[in-house]
Amino acid sequence: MTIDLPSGTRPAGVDAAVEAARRVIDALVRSGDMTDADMASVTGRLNAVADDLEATAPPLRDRLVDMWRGDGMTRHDPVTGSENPIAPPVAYGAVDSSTIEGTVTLGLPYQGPPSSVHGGVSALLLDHTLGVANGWAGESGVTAELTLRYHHLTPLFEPLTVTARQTSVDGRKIRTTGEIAAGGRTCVSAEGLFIAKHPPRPR
Ligand SMILES: CC(C)(COP(=O)(O)OP(=O)(O)OC[C@H]1O[C@@H](n2cnc3c(N)ncnc32)[C@H](O)[C@@H]1OP(=O)(O)O)[C@@H](O)C(=O)NCCC(=O)NCCS
Ligand SMILES: CCCCCCCCCCCC(=O)O
Repeated sequence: MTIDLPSGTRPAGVDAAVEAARRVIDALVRSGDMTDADMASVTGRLNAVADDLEATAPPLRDRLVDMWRGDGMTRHDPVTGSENPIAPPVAYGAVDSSTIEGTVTLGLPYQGPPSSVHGGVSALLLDHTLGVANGWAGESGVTAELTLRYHHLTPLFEPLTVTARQTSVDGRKIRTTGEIAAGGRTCVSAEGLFIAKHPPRPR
């Protein structure tokens, strides 16, 4: 089955609240303690929002079923998810029938080395993008091996291109490659082995 690529963020509902939460996370990391903001007040207001959401959230089981509705892409993953505030988020487009490309600019919450992307964050972006490329190409699975090479520091605050392509399918073994580039230069490259396995979605 070939999946549809995520169609983007909705301007209202949880997507809008998630966008606001991303702003809060970015602003907190940006501020540190070098701010005149009243952090006791900020803490109280954020906890009030969390209290409200926790008091009205659905049962976990219901939400899990909702998250996995349908057979294609979901809206909750930590890379593209418009319902997930820890997703940067990355937006993908098709390049050809086995290749996808996403763009994203990462800020301070994703920092590893000074002004550079954390290596684990790069791994997250590549693991997920290779997985989505498999879905796009029509044969998907779970990650069995992911080999990364970090060629150059990956910059924060600049547009990054995340590309992935399915290169072969041999029985249950699916091989996929990808890279993160900044300004046309490859910063991180990845090779993945995926095994065709499809854990049942909660229904
Ligand atoms: C990867 C996984 C599905 C393989 O388990 P499995 O379904 O029982 O598959 P098998 O052990 O029968 O392996 C199938 C084939 O893939 C190969 N394979 C499996 N894992 C491999 C790995 N890490 N490296 C290389 N080859 C691997 C096996 O050697 C076998 O090859 P063969 O058919 O030539 O003999 C399983 O270990 C797993 O679920 N791991 C967790 C995956 C995960 O959490 N990924 C991150 C989230 S997506
Ligand atoms: C048939 C649906 C295929 C959808 C592909 C989604 C890709 C998800 C990748 C997850 C990678 C991971 O969990 O490590």
